[in-house]
Parts: sequence; C-alpha cells; structure tokens
Amino acid sequence: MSLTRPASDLGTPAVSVRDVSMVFSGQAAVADASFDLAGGRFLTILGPSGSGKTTLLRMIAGFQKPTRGEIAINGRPVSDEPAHKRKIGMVFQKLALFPHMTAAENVAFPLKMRRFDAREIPARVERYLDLVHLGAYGDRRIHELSGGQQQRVAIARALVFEPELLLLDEPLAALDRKLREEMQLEFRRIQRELGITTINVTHDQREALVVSDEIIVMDAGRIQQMAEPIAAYREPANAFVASFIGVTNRLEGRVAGAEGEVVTLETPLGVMSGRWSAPAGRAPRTGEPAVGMLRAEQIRVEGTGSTGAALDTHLTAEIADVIFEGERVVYEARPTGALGVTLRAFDHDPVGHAVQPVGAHVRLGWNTRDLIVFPQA
Ligand SMILES: Nc1ncnc2c1ncn2[C@@H]1O[C@H](COP(=O)(O)OP(=O)(O)OP(=O)(O)O)[C@@H](O)[C@H]1O
Repeated sequence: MSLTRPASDLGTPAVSVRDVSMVFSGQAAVADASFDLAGGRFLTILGPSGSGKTTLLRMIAGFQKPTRGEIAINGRPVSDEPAHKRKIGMVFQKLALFPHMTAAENVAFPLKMRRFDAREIPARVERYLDLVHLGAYGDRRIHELSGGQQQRVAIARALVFEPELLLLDEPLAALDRKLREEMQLEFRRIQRELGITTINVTHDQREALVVSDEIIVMDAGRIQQMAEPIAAYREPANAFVASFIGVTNRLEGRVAGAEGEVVTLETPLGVMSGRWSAPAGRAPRTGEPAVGMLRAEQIRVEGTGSTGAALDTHLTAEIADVIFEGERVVYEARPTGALGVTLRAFDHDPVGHAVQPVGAHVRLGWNTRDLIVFPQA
C-alpha cells in the first residue's frame, strides 16, 4: 500500500475558519480570525507569546469551543464535534509517550483505541516506524531512545491512524538547535511524503520560513497576514509583520509628499524616499505619521568592497559595533547627525569583503524600493 495520498482538489478547503473569536473574561485571545487552507498544505501560525496561536489551534483541535464563528474540516462544520470524534493527529512539546511501552507499542496504541482490526496492526505500525526511519527500533523502550528518536515515535503515533489533519504545537521547542533544525526538515519530508494537511504553531520565525507552504502571522489575537513565506518576507502587510520576520530597521516619520507609489518621508535621518504600502491601496496623506521599514540585508556598507550594485540613497555613518557571525557580519552604524539612531546592516560576504572596524566612518547605501513605508496603525 502506498503512503501517498492525492492532494485534495482545491474546491473544498481542508480547513476553513470563519470569523472565529475566543473571549476569556472579556478579553479576546483570538479576534475575528478567518482563513482557508487547501488540502495537503503545511501552514504555520507564527507570532509572539500571547498572540493567540495556541488558542486558535486548540479550537481547531476541538479542545475549546469558539465564543463566535465557525470552523469546518473538509467542508464539515465541527464546532459541535468533540475532540475525540475529529480525525486529527497531534504532536505537542510534551510528547506524552508511554515510558514503560516499546516504540512499537506506543505507535500501536491509537490503533487499539480506535478498534482497528488486530491483524492489521503490526504491518501498519511497521510501515509508520519505517516512515520516521525507526524501522529497527520498534522493540526499544522509550527511555532507551534519544530525544530525536522519541520525537519520531510521537510523529508515527500521531499519523498511524491516517488522520485527516495533523496539528503541531511547538513540538520542537525543547530540542537543542541542531536537532531542532534536523527535525524541521523531517517534518517537512514526512508531510510531503504523506500529503497530509498540517497546521504548526511556533514563535520561531526561521522554523516557519523553513517548513511551511504558508504562514499566518498573529499579533494581539488578530491575523496580520496569511501568505507564502517568501511573499510575507518580501511584501509584509504591515510594520508588525515586517519587524517580526527578519531583521528590520524602523524609521518613524511623517509623509512629506508622494508621487505614485514613491513617498518621501521626514525621518530623524532627514528626508528619504520609500515605497508606500497600505491596505486596499489607501493613498498617503501629506503630514500623516508613517513608519519606514528597511531590512538589514538591503543596506550596503560601502568601502567594504560590496559596492557593485547601483544604489540611489546614501548617508554617512560611524561603525559603533561589529559582530562576526560566520556567514555574515552584522554592523551597528550611527548615522552622522542623527542622535540616538542606530541602523543594523548585514554583509553576507565576510570572506571577500574587508571588515570595517569600530569607529570607521563609512557610507551606507540602499534603494528607494527597499524602504517600505506603512501608515502608522
Ligand atoms: N484558558 C484560558 N483562560 C484565560 N485566558 C487564556 C486561556 N488560554 C489563553 N488565555 C489568554 O489568551 C491569550 C492568548 O494565549 P495563547 O496561549 O493562545 O497565546 P500563544 O500565542 O499561543 O502564546 P505562547 O507562544 O506563549 O504559547 C493570552 O493572553 C492568554 O493569557
């Protein structure tokens, strides 16, 4: 039997969330959340602590009933369906494996609970242990397995009964960095191999970018943006998303003028040009407060040898700190005449470029299109 399932057609979303809110003692943990997720996609809900990610996931799982709104799984409204009736596999940070059982017994457990035909169970357990590369470890007890292997047992156990949805609530948060990065790729491989619709919750932006087909960024209970990872990075919907994903310099200011999508912004660094970005094409108004967001990797530190591209904006600055991170050099630079402002800039070629010392006076350069200007919320 093949483990691969056809991706469901795009007609009915695998998960549909409509105007869902969850209110705890007068406070909305989730407010008016709406999204559709197509079958076979890997979605990550990303946001800071307390932004409502887990609450949203728990409502989809059926552990909590929304105060308002409707959730449907494969077209079936589930708000009145209890958690154990939903065909959902779950992996949490706490794996909750049975320590006295073997890996194979742990994986068999959900099949026994669901009264699968006993003759089918061993072959199915073997297939799912193979899927997570633990074919040779079925007889080991949980305490005889490494952290990463235990994680794999938990994944096999969540998938063995072929759920229609896989939910992951920070399952990798407790692992060390190397293992976490390895397991991120494992989740991705297994998800693709099975084609199972997956929703993952994390506050780790790197994990969200690495594993997901789509991400939802949440803040203060509200969905700020749903997009493919690269689209959210290139075209953040607002200043919150721009600052939460990536390393971004923030310049507060006022709109001084506009021509097409190019606005001029009065900032502590002087008047600069940027690219206007506002919901539903709202035009900039002269004098209105706005914020310019500029990614660290879009700023070139001139004099390092990285002056190849033509740049249309320049200023002078003094290097206040230099951090060598291996694959990149991070500069903290203080623009001349702008008290209290520090810009962070990356140089991604520490081998080919000269590294500027602290105290050096340099020119910083970038392009108008890289300064994204949002209206102040
Ligand atoms: N059962 C509950 N009763 C009351 N308030 C709750 C309950 N569950 C969550 N909250 C509150 O709702 C808000 C959102 O919590 P939630 O756990 O969904 O956030 P989160 O984004 O998952 O955060 P974290 O990354 O820290 O887990 C928080 O302010 C939290 O205190």
